[in-house]
Amino acid sequence: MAIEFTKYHGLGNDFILIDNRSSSTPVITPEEAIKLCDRHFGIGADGVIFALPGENNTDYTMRIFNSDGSEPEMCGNGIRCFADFVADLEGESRNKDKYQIHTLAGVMTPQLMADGQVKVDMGLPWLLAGEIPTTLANADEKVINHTLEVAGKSWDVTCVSTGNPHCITFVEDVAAIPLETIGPKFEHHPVFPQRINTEFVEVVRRDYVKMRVWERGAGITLACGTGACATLVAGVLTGKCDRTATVELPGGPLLIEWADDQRLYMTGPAEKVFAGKL
Ligand SMILES: N[C@@H](CCC[C@H](N)C(=O)O)C(=O)O
Repeated sequence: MAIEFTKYHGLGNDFILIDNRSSSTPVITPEEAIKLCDRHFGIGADGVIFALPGENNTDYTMRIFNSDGSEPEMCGNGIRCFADFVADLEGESRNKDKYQIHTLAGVMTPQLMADGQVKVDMGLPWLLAGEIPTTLANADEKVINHTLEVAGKSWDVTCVSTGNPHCITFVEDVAAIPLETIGPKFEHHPVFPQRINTEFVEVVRRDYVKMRVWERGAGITLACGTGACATLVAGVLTGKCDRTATVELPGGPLLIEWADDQRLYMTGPAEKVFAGKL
């Protein structure tokens, strides 16, 4: 059977998008996703994203497999690409620019903006240790500036879930962090029962930070939307950032706002690269 796909990226965080609207089960298995994401023997991507029929009165359901075949709850850069992808699929019958998307982390609302960017209402962050999840604190406590021993060093970490789990560490010089070696040690640390995405962040100004990420299930990526949102929340909780800031990633900038109603808003690009048939 031939399967059509479209390759997208959001600031270099790249995905294979599949039109899965005729079934509620992904047409690709996690094992196949690993092969497709391979940068030497496959198409190459950080993940495979499926556009499925909407559940609970939403427009669509988004599911994603990481490049290691695991299934995360949410993907920030992915949902911007998803919005552009479904708008394209709808073609001339499209009658809206804002979609209600069901994800494993709840309903997210991306909006296609006139300037080509996509703004996403990412909902509320989860701050309690039991929700993230991590055993770094009691289940009903927040994890702000906790000490975590990794690779023989003490790191000052703040943990936040933006649908998926993140551990944020503020550092003097983000370029000096040996992501390749330290990232996997955070990801598989026993205090994170569902593994973790890890962000290293340098605060340049209260409204401008630089961030590099090691993603759960994907390793080093050029950008992470949920991670950028978690970074801003951690910056506010630790008193380092304003509630609106630009998070500069290796792939480019994202504008993040943690609004007074406590909802997170992320604005950034979604770029179609090419389409093909498997
Ligand atoms: N790159 C994504 C996050 C993808 C999921 C992540 N690897 C996880 O397992 O939680 C983003 O832009 O948010």
